[in-house]
Amino acid sequence: MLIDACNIRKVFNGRKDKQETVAISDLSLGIERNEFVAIVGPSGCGKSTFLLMVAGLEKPSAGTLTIEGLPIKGPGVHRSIVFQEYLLFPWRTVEGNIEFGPRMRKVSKDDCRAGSRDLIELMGLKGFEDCYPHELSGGMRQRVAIARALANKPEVLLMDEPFGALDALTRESMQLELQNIWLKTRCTVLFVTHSISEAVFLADRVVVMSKRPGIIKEEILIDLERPRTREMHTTKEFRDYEAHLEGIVWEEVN
Ligand SMILES: Nc1ncnc2c1ncn2[C@@H]1O[C@H](COP(=O)(O)OP(=O)(O)OP(=O)(O)O)[C@@H](O)[C@H]1O
Repeated sequence: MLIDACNIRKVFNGRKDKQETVAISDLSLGIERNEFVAIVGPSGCGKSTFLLMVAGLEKPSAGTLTIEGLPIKGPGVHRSIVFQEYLLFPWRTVEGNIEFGPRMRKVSKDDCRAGSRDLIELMGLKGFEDCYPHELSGGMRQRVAIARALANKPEVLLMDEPFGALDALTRESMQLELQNIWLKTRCTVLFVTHSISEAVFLADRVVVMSKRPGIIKEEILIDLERPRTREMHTTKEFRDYEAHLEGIVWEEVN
């Protein structure tokens, strides 16, 4: 088991007169190395909170959370996170954004450049190396954000609704690109999404969280062959997975 969450509880303390919020009550989840796991669940059930804990940016109030058997005590270079908002440095070019992490880790200039050139190629950003984020479309910005995350050669890629702000067509092509990248790099991916179809399309396993305070309600293995294709969306197998998951999530919302 690469990541092991055992009986995690997370309570946020309210400001002065506000009550505390139990975001996650008792969550246990194991993630194997190289696995692609999607997390779905109703709004506010603690999905992002769990991802932030795995990133080391939030701490559990109770329970244990380990990576390779060691407690997660803070952020680590081998865990990269991509958010829905692209969070690029506006004053850096595409290349500058991608090279930021390796530069901070004192990787040589030549190696930084070689690494970013590969990622620019992989993410279809060729010709845009010298552009600033405001000169790019939303889809391209998110590609830069993913390239920047991959530049750190993460073992674990944490993605919080990364395609949520994109139009439907761009979103679909980004899903295909992400699958291609994952098939090439085989890093472990933990992917939060509101889209059940996206979860089924991308994941090896879909984890459904209950409404707040979150627990794991169900885990479904997605036994569809890879690489997955657009055409698969209309197959009976795919639709059955979607319908089953929609039923579970819907029970939680109502
Ligand atoms: N920093 C914080 N301080 C106080 N409460 C917080 C904080 N972060 C999250 N919460 C609360 O914890 C609960 C879970 O939030 P979280 O963002 O993890 O849910 P989510 O499942 O990712 O939601 P969504 O799908 O809408 O993005 C919510 O009730 C939220 O208001």
